[in-house]
Amino acid sequence: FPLQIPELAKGTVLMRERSKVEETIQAMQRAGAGSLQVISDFDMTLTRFAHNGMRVPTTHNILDNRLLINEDCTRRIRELLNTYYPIEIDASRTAEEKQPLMVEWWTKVHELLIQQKIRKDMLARAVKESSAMLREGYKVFFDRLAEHQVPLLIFSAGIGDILEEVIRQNHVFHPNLHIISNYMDFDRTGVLQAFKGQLIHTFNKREGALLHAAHLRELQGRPNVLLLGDSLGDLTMADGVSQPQNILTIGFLNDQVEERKESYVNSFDIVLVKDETMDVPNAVLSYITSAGDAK
Ligand SMILES: Nc1ccn([C@@H]2O[C@H](COP(=O)(O)O)[C@@H](O)[C@H]2O)c(=O)n1
Repeated sequence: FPLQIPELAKGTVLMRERSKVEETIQAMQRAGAGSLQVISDFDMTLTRFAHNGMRVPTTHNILDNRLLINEDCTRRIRELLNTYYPIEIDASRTAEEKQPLMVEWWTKVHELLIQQKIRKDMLARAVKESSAMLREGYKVFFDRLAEHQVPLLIFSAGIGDILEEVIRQNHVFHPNLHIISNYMDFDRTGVLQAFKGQLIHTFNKREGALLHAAHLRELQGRPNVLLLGDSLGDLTMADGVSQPQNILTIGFLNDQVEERKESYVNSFDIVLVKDETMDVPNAVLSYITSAGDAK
């Protein structure tokens, strides 16, 4: 039977193998919500890439607020962004080539942030004053997963404390949520002194998946995975899943579309081109979690 998901016919949707996508979704639907877990990147995947022609800030860029960092720090962080972001999305370099440069970028930015003596009690206000924005349809996405008790693992190379605050301020911080990210370490007076644990950047998520995600009890016994990302590095986020059965990957292609289209279509099952909505993930989830409903 052809799949009744009209959203897959949207002009923004590209698929290398439509029949394989359909078979995977049908298998996931038959297994039901109890077999499903969702693993998602955060910045520019659950958040929008742009709004009204302006870039939406990533969790790192939300810190660009005078409450937290001074003008000189802003300038230096922007210079680093202008140097390293084009490398991050460069279609002509491999992930292996990019790895050491990403470590360099994240390390330099985190050192600058630590020098600023950022105060924990200022973070919520900085998020409130920012133009952070989750994708259109985010509420349906978070609420449906919570309603069906499907665990949502957010795996982010951004800043965990900021990410949590964005989700909290949008009122979708449900108990099914698990987060792996770079968390700030504050001293006893609430001043940033370091970042906790091993650094997560865009191209080392596999290590994080094996180290952390693989041991999350709530994800055990759920062999079907819906994975959402905006970078080819995000495809390794499911590497910690033991004995996976069906993995459906959805990639948001936000930037450098023509240069990266081919590699995205070859790597993700579904590619969403400059689509600022959660329409397709929501439609797929609605189908999968509707076991027993009349089709
Ligand atoms: N100083 C930085 C470092 C990284 N970024 C962007 O954040 C994204 C990482 O977060 P994910 O939730 O997507 O894993 C990454 O794509 C970088 O472009 C930044 O803005 N500033």
